[in-house]
Amino acid sequence: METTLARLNELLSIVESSGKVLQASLAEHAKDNTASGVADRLDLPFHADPETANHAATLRVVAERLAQLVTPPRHVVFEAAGSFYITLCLHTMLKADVATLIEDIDPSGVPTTILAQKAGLDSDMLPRMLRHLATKGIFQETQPGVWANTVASKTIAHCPEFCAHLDLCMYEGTLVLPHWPEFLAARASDVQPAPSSPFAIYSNGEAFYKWVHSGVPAAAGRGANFNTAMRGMADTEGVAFLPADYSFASLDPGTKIIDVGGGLGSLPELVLPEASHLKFMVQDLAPVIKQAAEIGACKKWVDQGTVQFIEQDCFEPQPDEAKGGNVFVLKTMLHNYPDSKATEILKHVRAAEPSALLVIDRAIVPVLRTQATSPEEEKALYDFLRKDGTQSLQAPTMYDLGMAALHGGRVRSLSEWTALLDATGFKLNRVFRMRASTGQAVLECVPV
Ligand SMILES: C[S@@+](CC[C@H](N)C(=O)[O-])C[C@H]1O[C@@H](n2cnc3c(N)ncnc32)[C@H](O)[C@@H]1O
Repeated sequence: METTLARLNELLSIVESSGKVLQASLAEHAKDNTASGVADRLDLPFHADPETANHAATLRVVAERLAQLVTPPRHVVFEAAGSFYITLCLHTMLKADVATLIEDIDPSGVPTTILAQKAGLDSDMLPRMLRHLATKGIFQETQPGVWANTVASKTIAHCPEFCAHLDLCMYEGTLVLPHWPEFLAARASDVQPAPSSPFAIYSNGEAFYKWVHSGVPAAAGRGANFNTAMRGMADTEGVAFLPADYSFASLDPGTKIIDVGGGLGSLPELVLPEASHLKFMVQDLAPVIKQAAEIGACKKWVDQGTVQFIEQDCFEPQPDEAKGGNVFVLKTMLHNYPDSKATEILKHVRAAEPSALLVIDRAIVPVLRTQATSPEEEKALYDFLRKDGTQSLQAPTMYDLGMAALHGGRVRSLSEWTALLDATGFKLNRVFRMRASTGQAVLECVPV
């Protein structure tokens, strides 16, 4: 009882202190700078400045722990056991574009019968599924049988890029779900060679990026969805704050950035408005470069010669025009690979003699104890949290499993990053945490 009381007191005291910071920031209203423009556009009232963003992140973790403290422990576990129903309900609403229908028909609320008819969904199951999602703050029942969006569900209305990102998470994630038991059993035994991922079992060894562009019936449209998803990912992950969290503007005029596996050019799109003195070479696989040309990605800058898209396999040596004194970027690339493959990519980058390397990726902070066994220890846990702040690990750990599922990749901790960089001729200089992200940071590295 004493320990529970100590935990409750610590949690409530942080709710009060961090809550005051958030109240003050709302009352003050954000100043007019790049970050506050992004915060407004993304509907993130607590992320215009990094300190408030840190308090918001801490408060989220504390609120989750408070909810766990007051919930019967068996219910915590039982609700986790059924969490796949959330995926099922969300994917159903996404495919029927229910959030967009609500916005278009009547944002103040749409009766079940009309919504079911427009969505082509059963009028008995639709409200039952929406009600379950409402427990997560996604959709709301404004009066019995009348449905409106919430701030969260509005993000999937009229937003094909974010929807593509969610679809990637749910479609490909559940596609390989049946293969996890075989994958885990093979990894736990001495079967050689062990399958690299559940996806490799599903695809008979075809790598995910080859499969999405392969044209086999099951992959129809998945390559285009993936590339659109990568653009949506920028908003999902608050990546638009990147130029505010890392000063690209302070790089020397004329610096060329080589964006390895850069997709459809989301990085230059973010950075060039804030740092027009930079040049970009975006490298990716042939189908992606083709799609970039088809959709006119970064067209204004391509026409000016500021951005160049080139076909380049990251497992091949860099071309001459990328060599010597350029800044290489690997943005959410290396998480797709186990250490052996990531090492190959980094060695090719190192051989191109870059002036610097920016790894923009997730870095898991070590998992720390969340519950102690005496009031004194509880206080120590929360003193530490007050001093260092904290971030939710929900998204980074989910990503880690997603990377394992599709690629045999991983989300690395800072010490794992340091070891990988050391082994490939780089030194990790500084870490810039990215606010409102899913645990991402810019790891600034120099060649040694
Ligand atoms: C997770 S996405 C990241 C895209 C982009 N960097 C971003 O952050 O939006 C990984 C990218 O690597 C590309 N890719 C996969 N295999 C590759 C290879 N062998 N060589 C170059 N790019 C590759 C994919 O096509 C995809 O665009």
